[in-house]
Amino acid sequence: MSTLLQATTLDKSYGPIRVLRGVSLDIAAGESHVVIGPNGAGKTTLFKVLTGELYADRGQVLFQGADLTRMPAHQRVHRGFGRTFQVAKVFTKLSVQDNLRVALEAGARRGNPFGRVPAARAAAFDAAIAALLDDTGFTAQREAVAGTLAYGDRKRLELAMVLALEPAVLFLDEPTAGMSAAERQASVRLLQEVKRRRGLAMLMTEHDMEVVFGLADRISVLHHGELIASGSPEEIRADARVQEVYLGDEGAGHA
Ligand SMILES: Nc1ncnc2c1ncn2[C@@H]1O[C@H](COP(=O)(O)OP(=O)(O)OP(=O)(O)O)[C@@H](O)[C@H]1O
Repeated sequence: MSTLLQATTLDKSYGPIRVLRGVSLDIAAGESHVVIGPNGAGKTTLFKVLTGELYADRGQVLFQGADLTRMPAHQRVHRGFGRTFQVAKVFTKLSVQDNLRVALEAGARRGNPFGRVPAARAAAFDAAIAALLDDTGFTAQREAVAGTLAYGDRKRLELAMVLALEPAVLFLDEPTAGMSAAERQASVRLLQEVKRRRGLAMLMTEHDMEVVFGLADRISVLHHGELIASGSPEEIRADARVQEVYLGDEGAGHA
């Protein structure tokens, strides 16, 4: 598989605290890559450096061959980065389908809030909304007001809004945090289905091991800001160091 995103030797400190130490990681086209590690290992910081919310002190982020190391997050979105947040960002007073329309319009304006949506694109929105509703299981709830949705459904709507921007790579920061067990299972099924239908590459951080092993093609493990292992789920399960620092007894609380 071809490499979509490649990060090399990333360092990041907050004042005197070194949080990322020479982290190198890549995402292949169509791959789901999950970053795991104990609390405080640096996962969110790595995520932010990749999405452009923070810049690395050292190292490089290449995407489709272009150097984005110093490119701000909103410009990375125009390059094909899709991002969900731990607290779902949806318009609570609008219906599900109108949330999707807003996302499609924003994508069509390409970040210029005063820009006009080209007429040809606006005409295609109804079909795009129908496809997004179907892909994310919202067809029956298309008229529902977003603010009345259950927590897991809001997260699902947020995902649908990100998909409206047709990203090449999806960044998911703890996508199942705060969900019930049933919502988590539904979320795994949805992400598997989105991946199958849209062939999207994904990078996610996640604490729930059922979710991690249910979704990952590849897992990377951060410990004190260093990448200590990267490989298939089977390789990571069998890795003695990972067992010791995260998956073993000591890390059982994370599972
Ligand atoms: N803005 C900040 N200023 C100073 N220190 C920070 C800041 N953000 C994070 N840290 C520290 O950096 C370290 C790594 O934090 P980070 O949030 O990246 O870890 P994490 O692996 O995502 O943790 P968790 O699993 O708890 O979300 C922690 O020690 C944290 O306290």
